Amino acid sequence: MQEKQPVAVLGGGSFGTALAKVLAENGREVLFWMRDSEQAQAINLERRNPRYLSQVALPEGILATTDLRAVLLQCQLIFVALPSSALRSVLPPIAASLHGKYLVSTTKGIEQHSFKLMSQIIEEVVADAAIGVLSGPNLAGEIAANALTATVIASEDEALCKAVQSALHGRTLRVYASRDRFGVELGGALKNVYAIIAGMAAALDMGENTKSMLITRALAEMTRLAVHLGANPMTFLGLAGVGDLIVTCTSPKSRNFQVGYALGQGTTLEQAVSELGQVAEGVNTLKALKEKADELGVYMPLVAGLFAVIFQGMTLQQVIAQLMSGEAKSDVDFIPTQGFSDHV
Ligand SMILES: NC(=O)C1=CN([C@@H]2O[C@H](COP(=O)(O)OP(=O)(O)OC[C@H]3O[C@@H](n4cnc5c(N)ncnc54)[C@H](O)[C@@H]3O)[C@@H](O)[C@H]2O)C=CC1
Ligand SMILES: O=C(CO)COP(=O)(O)O
Repeated sequence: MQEKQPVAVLGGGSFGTALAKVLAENGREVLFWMRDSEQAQAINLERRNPRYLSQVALPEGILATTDLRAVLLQCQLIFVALPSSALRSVLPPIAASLHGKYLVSTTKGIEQHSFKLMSQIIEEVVADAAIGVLSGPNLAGEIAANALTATVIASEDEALCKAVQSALHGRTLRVYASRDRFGVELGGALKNVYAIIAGMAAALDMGENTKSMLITRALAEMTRLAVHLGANPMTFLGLAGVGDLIVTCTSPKSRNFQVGYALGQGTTLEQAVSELGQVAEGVNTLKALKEKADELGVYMPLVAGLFAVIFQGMTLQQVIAQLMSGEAKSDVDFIPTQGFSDHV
């Protein structure tokens, strides 16, 4: 792939804006596609996105546009930074222009009922593209502010991984490669649900022990499901697993955490989501996850508890009492330990 070719970013929200900025700072020309022409015009004129990360100055190398076909004609490397709810409507009409491209999903969601991850949807829409997933502890505002950050590009296609590393790797962003696309993507989608729970705990001022218990048991649940689905549990010990879980479960900058915080203060889900005005993928992921856990019979008490509070009318106090009175389990029971000793 030619380094001189422009790079495409699809989706004019927070993460698209952060990615476009990093790419342009690395000297790449960026074609930044969004559906809102006023927003595109404002970015080109004022060098700021008026709606997302509006305080962040955007470099000259970014051209915002609403002409998706023209963008795809010029770019080989395409980052998809759309919410999960948009992929099925945006991609199929342009599928013919995506053949043979490098398509990198940054979207952290799961489709309900099909339980498809976003890169699997992309694969279904465009069978002959190289597909990758970018995920990790990557709060958009911090990336845009050049906070030192690490991320993972996961793909079976080595050339794609190299192209993404070369485009994004820079002074403040380290890009690690992985072959485990499924595990990396699953980690990024699952952690959003636990960030909602962590936000609730913060609103109730539950303390540091509780925070740590939640994060660690969340990791246990995520990994238990991953093992059931055939993913490599070791991936969950990396940036896209525990790394992303930590940042979203501890930072009020996470939108999922914010939704949880509002719920913990007694706000309704509808109100919390509408006041946020941005994507909190964890809400839809929760539904998909509960359905899958029930179908597979995987023990996911935190998911079941949050689902009961949000969708089944149980109070937080009832769910907490239920969780705490459950039968005591072994600590690390979710990774097959054949060949290891308990007494090392
Ligand atoms: N913001 C963050 O810190 C990070 C976000 N992500 C993931 O990136 C994805 C996108 O998130 P954000 O950019 O933060 O969301 P956002 O809420 O900031 O922006 C979403 C953007 O998508 C646009 N959009 C929505 N539906 C559309 C459609 N049908 N067609 C075209 N554009 C549409 C909106 O107009 C908006 O510009 C999510 O899956 C999120 O989990 C991943 C890493 C970090
Ligand atoms: O995925 C993220 C950080 O890695 C962003 O999380 P939120 O979508 O909760 O803001």
